[in-house]
Amino acid sequence: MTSGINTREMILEILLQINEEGEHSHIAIRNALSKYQFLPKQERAFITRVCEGTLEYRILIDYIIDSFSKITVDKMKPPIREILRSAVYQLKFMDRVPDSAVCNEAVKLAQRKGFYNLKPFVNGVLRTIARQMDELEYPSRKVNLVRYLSVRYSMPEPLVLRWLNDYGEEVTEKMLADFLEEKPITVRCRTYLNSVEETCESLRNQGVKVEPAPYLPYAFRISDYNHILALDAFIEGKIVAQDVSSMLVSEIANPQKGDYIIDMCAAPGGKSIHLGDKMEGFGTVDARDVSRYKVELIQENIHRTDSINVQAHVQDATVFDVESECKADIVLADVPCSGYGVIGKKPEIKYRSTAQKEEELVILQRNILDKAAEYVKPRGVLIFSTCTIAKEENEENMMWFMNNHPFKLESIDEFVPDELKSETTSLGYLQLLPGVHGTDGFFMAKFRRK
Ligand SMILES: C[S@@+](CC[C@H](N)C(=O)[O-])C[C@H]1O[C@@H](n2cnc3c(N)ncnc32)[C@H](O)[C@@H]1O
Repeated sequence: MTSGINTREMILEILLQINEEGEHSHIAIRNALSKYQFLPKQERAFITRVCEGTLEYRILIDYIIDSFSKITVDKMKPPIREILRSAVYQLKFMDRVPDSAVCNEAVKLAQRKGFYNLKPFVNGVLRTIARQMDELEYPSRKVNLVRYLSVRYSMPEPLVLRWLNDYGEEVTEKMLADFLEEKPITVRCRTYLNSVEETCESLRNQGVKVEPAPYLPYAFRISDYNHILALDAFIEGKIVAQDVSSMLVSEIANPQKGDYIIDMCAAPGGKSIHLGDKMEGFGTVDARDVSRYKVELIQENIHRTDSINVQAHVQDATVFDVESECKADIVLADVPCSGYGVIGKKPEIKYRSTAQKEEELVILQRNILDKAAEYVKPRGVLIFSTCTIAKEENEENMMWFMNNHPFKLESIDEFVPDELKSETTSLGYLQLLPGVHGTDGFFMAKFRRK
């Protein structure tokens, strides 16, 4: 059954929003799909897959197009560029759409968007690609490893080079491959209110496939559903969408009933709500973020989960809040970061990174850590975390913090599963790597105030 909505046109609009207007991919896709709630599951899945896939494989796709087109991708008009990219994604990765249909739809769409003159160009390039793609030569691994990995896994060369230096060839390739793997979403079952069995049963009753996620008994991977917002377990606040890496932050924080916790960068509130759950309704989690919009996201989640011990308000973490000085048992600084650890979920991140942005982030992170240090009670805890794998933002910030504040690292071995224990966890920090640990890329360190 089809809805009569032009799915190719929707895909084009979404890709233009992401690649030309700088919108986040998950937001652009969600906004477009929520406008057409009645779209059948299959069409929603098709739109999502083509948008995500076209973005994930952009460097590989552009390499293919540039090998067959006289006009290079960067010289094309944006709508033509995105029409070609999404068509090549379908030709290369989606067997279920016949090649001729992919070409015809692309040509029709170019015409509908006013590019009547470019119909033969779109048609010619796509039909040549469909015929000759399998014979195309890719960069050689032996001749140029960085270029090979960049094209093979669609990762900009500067990032590949950096990770080769930081993590070596084997780990880098595992991470690159993992970023491209389609994975089910991970949820945390809120065991404080419902048993894991009850929640999983509710999900299964609605046809959802539920599989255990690694490391934590209350973490599950869910798939085979149309919309998470329509799941009873979600509506009733029995589950929170959260990666296992993010759940481990609240584990290592180990809050006690009655603690006062400040979460300085809290939106959308995943960790705040988990910390509140771990205190079983006692104590207070002061969930802060920089804008009203972000705080509203936290509030929506507080409301849905009925988290009575979590409160949200606007507070810029770079501005010192004198009222909070030496007040908190635990401060969580889950700082804004380059996000390289979640490229698998937000592929646009890889195309937007620049050295300058990263330097600015390190300055912002240190600024936030300076304030965070002041809010911790004597002998209280500070947790520093990021969803990146950049050493400058992680280990280097951690060392800088220890050298500039009266804190020491504290072992997290008691709180992490055996498989994750290492020399670094006994010192007090953990770097999770995608494709290596089965989670997002994530960093966490636990400090105690002297
Ligand atoms: C990694 S996300 C936090 C994720 C959140 N802790 C969770 O678990 O759901 C980083 C957050 O930092 C916030 N942020 C950025 N600059 C900030 C600032 N100056 N003050 C407070 N929050 C800030 C962003 O709005 C974003 O929500």
